Amino acid sequence: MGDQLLVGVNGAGGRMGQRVAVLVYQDPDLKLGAALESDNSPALGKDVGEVAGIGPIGLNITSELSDRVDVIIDFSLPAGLVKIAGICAERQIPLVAATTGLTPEQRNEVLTAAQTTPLILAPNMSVAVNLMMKLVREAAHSLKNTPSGVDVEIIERHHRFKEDAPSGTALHFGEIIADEMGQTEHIHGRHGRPGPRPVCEIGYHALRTGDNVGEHTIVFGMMGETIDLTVRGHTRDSYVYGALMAAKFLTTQRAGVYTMADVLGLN
Ligand SMILES: NC(=O)C1=CN([C@@H]2O[C@H](COP(=O)(O)OP(=O)(O)OC[C@H]3O[C@@H](n4cnc5c(N)ncnc54)[C@H](OP(=O)(O)O)[C@@H]3O)[C@@H](O)[C@H]2O)C=CC1
Ligand SMILES: O=C(O)C1=N[C@H](C(=O)O)C[C@H](O)C1
Repeated sequence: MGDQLLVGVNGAGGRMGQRVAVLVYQDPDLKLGAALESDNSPALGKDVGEVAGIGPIGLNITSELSDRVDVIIDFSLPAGLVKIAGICAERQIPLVAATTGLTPEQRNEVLTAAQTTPLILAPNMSVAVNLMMKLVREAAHSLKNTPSGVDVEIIERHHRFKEDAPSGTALHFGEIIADEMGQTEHIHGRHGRPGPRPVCEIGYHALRTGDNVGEHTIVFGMMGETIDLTVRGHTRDSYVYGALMAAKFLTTQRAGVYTMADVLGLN
């Protein structure tokens, strides 16, 4: 199977990293070439297949990338993504960067890698979510001149373990909407007496409950009627399938920044 792409996964011991390991292992076009974790991870030295629940596959989790890989998929923490982006830039390894919750500085550091290698930095890899981004842009564009005004609120639900809020996806939906409609204020929850709602704001509401793998609802509220657009993940594999498509796509590209819309042909 010499023409299999060798995939490295960063954050291999995490919820997403484990599913990446399993679905790469099951994909005949792909082979796991490296499974990376932080310096102090309890998973270091363990077989990544064991950690991911499919039994040993002969590849141990390490903290340094010593083996050759054709592409890296990162679902880790911001510091982990910044580190691997530097390595990918230096070794010209294409990078699928899925970690959210980056500061603007961390985001810029990651984007620098695109000067020397192909890069996708996307808050959501799912096919359905990326199609919804296109639908939301169209809705925002069509509604922007509604005479009575349109109130946009973004509600997201995720599992109790999620560290960043609101989700990277919710923030990206807000950017798309503001780009079309021109809202200037981004409000995170409301309490006290904020007074009547101005149309220039987008409200974000982050719910954290149980094991929810991710739901986003965009509310376009008008006088007399409302549109709710919702997308729900059922399993984490929805993100992994998109990440694998992105990985295959990037290995055919030159250095630069690409989007999931490029991967999925949604432009
Ligand atoms: N773009 C997308 O489609 C999606 C993005 N995400 C994002 O992916 C990220 C990971 O999510 P999830 O898997 O649920 O989180 P987890 O916390 O389960 O996994 C993160 C993993 O990364 C490890 N890690 C921490 N630091 C480093 C480092 N320096 N180098 C390598 N690995 C490191 C963690 O190890 P330890 O526990 O030892 O710290 C952990 O195993 C989040 O930012 C999440 O928002 C999630 C789903 C979809
Ligand atoms: O942490 C998660 O789980 C998810 N994070 C991403 C985000 O912050 O948008 C994508 C997805 O919603 C799952």
